[in-house]
Amino acid sequence: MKRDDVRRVDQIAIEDYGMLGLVLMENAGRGAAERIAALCQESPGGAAHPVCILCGPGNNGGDGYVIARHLELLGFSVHILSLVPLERLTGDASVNASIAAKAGLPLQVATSAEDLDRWITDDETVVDCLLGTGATGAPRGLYGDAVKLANKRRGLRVAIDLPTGLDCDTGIPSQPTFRADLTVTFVAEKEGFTKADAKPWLGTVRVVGIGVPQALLNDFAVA
Ligand SMILES: NC(=O)C1=CN([C@@H]2O[C@H](COP(=O)(O)OP(=O)(O)OC[C@H]3O[C@@H](n4cnc5c(N)ncnc54)[C@H](O)[C@@H]3O)[C@@H](O)[C@H]2O)[C@@H](O)CC1
Ligand SMILES: [K+]
Repeated sequence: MKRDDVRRVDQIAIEDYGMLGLVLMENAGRGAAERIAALCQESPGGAAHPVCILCGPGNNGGDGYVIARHLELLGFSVHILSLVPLERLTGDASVNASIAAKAGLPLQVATSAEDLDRWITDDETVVDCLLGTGATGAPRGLYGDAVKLANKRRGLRVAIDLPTGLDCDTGIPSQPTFRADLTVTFVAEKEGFTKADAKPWLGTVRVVGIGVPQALLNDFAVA
């Protein structure tokens, strides 16, 4: 599925069907948390695996706060690293960040590459909720630093919706691109994921539904 089409599905679900964006985000985040839990449980350390969730400025970051909440409920030790001050978030991402903060989930705001280097450690699973379908071009500034540092760590890496840095229409990776062991993508596989250039960055791809009606999926030829 093309980036614009998948964004259109979200928009139609909200504007025409009257679904709440928060419900879509909850479904997305919960489904992703279950996939991450399954991956961790198969690997040495199991549910004792600590998880670091990197959160960006948009709704991909918003998914990260939902994932953190559900992973904690599943018994994981989680910490959230936001690359933006929480007061800069808007809409559904802001709501979920505020829930996470009120719930006392460990949460730090990174303002430099040094912060990221200190707070992303080797023995944890790193989840990339930095940029999703709203990304344009190579990850800039701190986003690029976070991707580079995460790629150097020895733990598992999971990309949410798409690996930050990968163009999900063409499958062309930018410099840098998050190198995932697992990519949990929403609604349908993105068109670029089928390209040979994209494969090394995606790992295993799992599709998670976000609860939009089948009638809407049919309009976009999603089975
Ligand atoms: N209701 C919805 O629309 C849903 C959205 N979902 C998630 O939301 C994502 C899309 O959210 P958004 O549209 O907020 O987009 P993103 O979360 O991709 O964030 C886009 C923002 O990131 C910044 N940015 C863009 N390119 C950048 C670059 N190269 N370097 C640094 N910063 C950059 C800009 O501030 C831009 O506004 C999806 O990928 C998916 O993960 C899911 O929660 C399902 C429901
Ligand atoms: K991502």
